[in-house]
This record gives sequence, C-alpha cells and structure tokens, in this order.
Amino acid sequence: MLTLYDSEVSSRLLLGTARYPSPGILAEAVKRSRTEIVTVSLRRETAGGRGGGAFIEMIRALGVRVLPNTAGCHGVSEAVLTAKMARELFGTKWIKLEVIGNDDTLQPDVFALVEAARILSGEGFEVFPYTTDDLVVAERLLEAGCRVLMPWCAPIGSAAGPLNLTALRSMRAHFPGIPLIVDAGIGRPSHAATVMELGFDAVLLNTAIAGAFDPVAMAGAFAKAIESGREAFGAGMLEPRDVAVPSTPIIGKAVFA
Ligand SMILES: CC(=O)[C@@H](O)[C@H](O)COP(=O)(O)O
Repeated sequence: MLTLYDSEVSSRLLLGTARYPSPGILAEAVKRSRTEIVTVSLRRETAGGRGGGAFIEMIRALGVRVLPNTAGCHGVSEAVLTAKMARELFGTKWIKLEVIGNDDTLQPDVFALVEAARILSGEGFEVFPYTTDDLVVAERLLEAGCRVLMPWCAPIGSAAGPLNLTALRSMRAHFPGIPLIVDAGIGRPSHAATVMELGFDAVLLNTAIAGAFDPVAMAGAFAKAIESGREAFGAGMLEPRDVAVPSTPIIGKAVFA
C-alpha cells in the first residue's frame, strides 16, 4: 500500500485526464489503468463554459479520488487562488501544485512553488508539488509543509523518459521516507518501470496514455509496467558488473573416455 498524507491507495499509477480523444475513452482508460487517483485541471475544466460541469460529473462517477491541479498557473497568487477554488469545487484538501516558470519547458518556478506550498500548507492543504529533481528545492518544499514530492523526469508532454537517472537516484537516496511520485515526461511503459525499479513510489502520467493510438490498451500496459517495476524493486535487483560471471556453476571436469 502507498500512503499519501493520511490516505492509503493500492495503485501506484496516478492519471491525468487531459487530451483524451473522448470522455468515453478517458473513462475506459481510467478503468483499465486501475488507478485510484486522477488529476483534474481546474482552470481548463471551468474555463469558458466548455462543459466543465459535465466533465467533473463524469469524473466523479468513476469513483476515483480527485487530485485537483493548478496547471497553467504562473505565480504564487494565481496558484493559491486556484487551489482554493479547487478545494471548494472538489471538497478535498489535496492539491497538485504546479507553478510554471518557463513556457518552453513548462519547468516549475521553484521559488514561487516553495512560497505557494508554504501558504497552502499553512491553510490546511495537503500539497503535492510538481517540482524538478533538485535536492535543495526538495528540502525547502518539505520545510514548507509538503509530505509528498513529485519530481519531473522530463518536460511535461515530451514523452522523453527519465533524462537524469543520477539525479533521480540521488533524490530517492536522500528522502527514503518521503513518498516520491515521478510526474511528467514519461513516454513509455519501460520508462515507468525504470523509475519504479529505482524505488520511486508511484508515477503520474497523462500524455503517453491520452496520446497513444489506443489509450485504453496503453493504460493497461502502464499499469502492468508500474506493478512490475515495483515488484522488481522489492525483490532486490543485481548490480551490473563489468566482468562475466558464469550462470552455470562448473563443478569438477567432464571425463571423456
Ligand atoms: C496532467 C498533468 O498533471 C500533467 O501536467 C502531468 O505533469 C503529466 O505530464 P505528462 O503529460 O508528461 O505525463
């Protein structure tokens, strides 16, 4: 089981809800993924009267927990205000905090992120911060009250997969007791398995499933990869070696008459 703040979940896949070909396909992908948590962008779903109410009802009907997010927010006050609206709309203390600092890479503004996390934690929110793999920023987020961290592994939507395995490994080693969820940049099930094998607690992804030719089948593939990566981590993997080690033990010598 995975404990996020005071809630326990068994699925280690958190799913984004944007960019699916249709609401029906999204609903089927959520079921096939066996996720228990989906993230919903408050700004997108409530903007411009684009059927946001119906969308939110459809998500509620799926029986999964909603992790509202502040996607698209660029500053502390915008993110804090959006989080407060999300709390009212969804009736949850959870917030996936995104404060974007660069529009080309969608990289978080980590200074504003820490500040917004401090304000929101002080107001009783349980903050899931979308951050970089920087250890110092991670420390500041924990000091600000976060009890979960969500480092990227590549830019949002890039599907590039883990670009800096060394940084991810070091993050895992520095924060052994903190739930770490890789968020953003996962492109393939093998990427998800790789970060789970490193000991990450879960993966949050959107584009790789929503943008696949068959999102429902891809949701199933990711679910298996994440479970398998977790199981391998728990089973204790071998460290790679530079020299060969015979896999068949040789005892004595064959005798040829
Ligand atoms: C849906 C969401 O919250 C995204 O902002 C998230 O970061 C996932 O990123 P990918 O789309 O790269 O999986």
